[in-house]
Amino acid sequence: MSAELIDGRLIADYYRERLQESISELKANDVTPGLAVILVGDNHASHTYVKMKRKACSKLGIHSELYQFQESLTQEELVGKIEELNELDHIHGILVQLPLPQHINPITIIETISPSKDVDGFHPVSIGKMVTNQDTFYSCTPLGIIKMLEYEKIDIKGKHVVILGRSNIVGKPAGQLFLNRDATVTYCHSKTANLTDYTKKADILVSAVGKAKLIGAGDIKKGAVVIDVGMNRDEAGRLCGDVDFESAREAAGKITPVPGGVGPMTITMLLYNTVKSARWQLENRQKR
Ligand SMILES: Nc1nc(=O)c2c([nH]1)NC[C@@H]1CN(c3ccc(C(=O)N[C@@H](CCC(=O)O)C(=O)O)cc3)C=[N+]21
Repeated sequence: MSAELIDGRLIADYYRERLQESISELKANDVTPGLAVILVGDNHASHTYVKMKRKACSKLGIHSELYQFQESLTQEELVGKIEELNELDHIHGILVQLPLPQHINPITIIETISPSKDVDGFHPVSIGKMVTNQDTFYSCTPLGIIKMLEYEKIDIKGKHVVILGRSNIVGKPAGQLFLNRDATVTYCHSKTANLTDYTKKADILVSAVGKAKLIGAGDIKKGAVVIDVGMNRDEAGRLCGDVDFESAREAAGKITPVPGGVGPMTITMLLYNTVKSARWQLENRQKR
């Protein structure tokens, strides 16, 4: 048996076309969705990601502004910049690319972003609303995964979802979004004993650990859906996920590749959240 591929680029394109319609509507009301991207220091991967995000914006007609700072930027200066952006009506989303330099506390920075512009879904207000199942900005990677499964018409209700990894930006919110859709969720992490006992029970297995070839055919229940969030480099320097794709596809029913799986969906959900923010701003203005 060989698993069916879940094509993240194709699905991302599908959702981007839907977004295009919302953007046209907004523009007819004189609103152009605007995203401010803040990049501090010169982490190579961060530059690549920021470039991809801005290119995706420009393709859809979303306005984007890049604020690039040296590593030496102080936390106070960054807070000041975010406070300025919070006040600007043409900026609907503020994204501070992570990781930040050591001397800047990411929690302080995230809490400075207005919850109404928190398109990453990292602010405690957004997290709290997500946990209580209210409408808010949901973190982009978890939301992208859910939208991928919806596109593929994969049921979530009552399914056993096993999440590998408990980061604040992927593992934890991903589990929560699945729980909100009536899945039974198990979180595994670096201290989990006998990991395979858990992964083998998953109907949907989500790996967000950052370890190449962590998961192979022997770790997967026959026919399971395998979602690979890993962004690693193999011995040859090629981008690869947490899943040993060639092995895993012998057991899985459906599987996402890296690249071309979750990554493009993450970026699409950033666009989605920016458009959602612009729509909210317009609705609030029309109410007044
Ligand atoms: N505030 C903040 N928000 C983020 O959303 C955020 C962040 N910081 N810091 C870093 C991570 C990482 N991330 C990715 C997004 C898309 C791809 C992606 O599209 N990857 C392509 C391949 C890219 C390549 O070739 O290098 C793919 O999987 O097909 C990857 C990684 C967003 N992040």
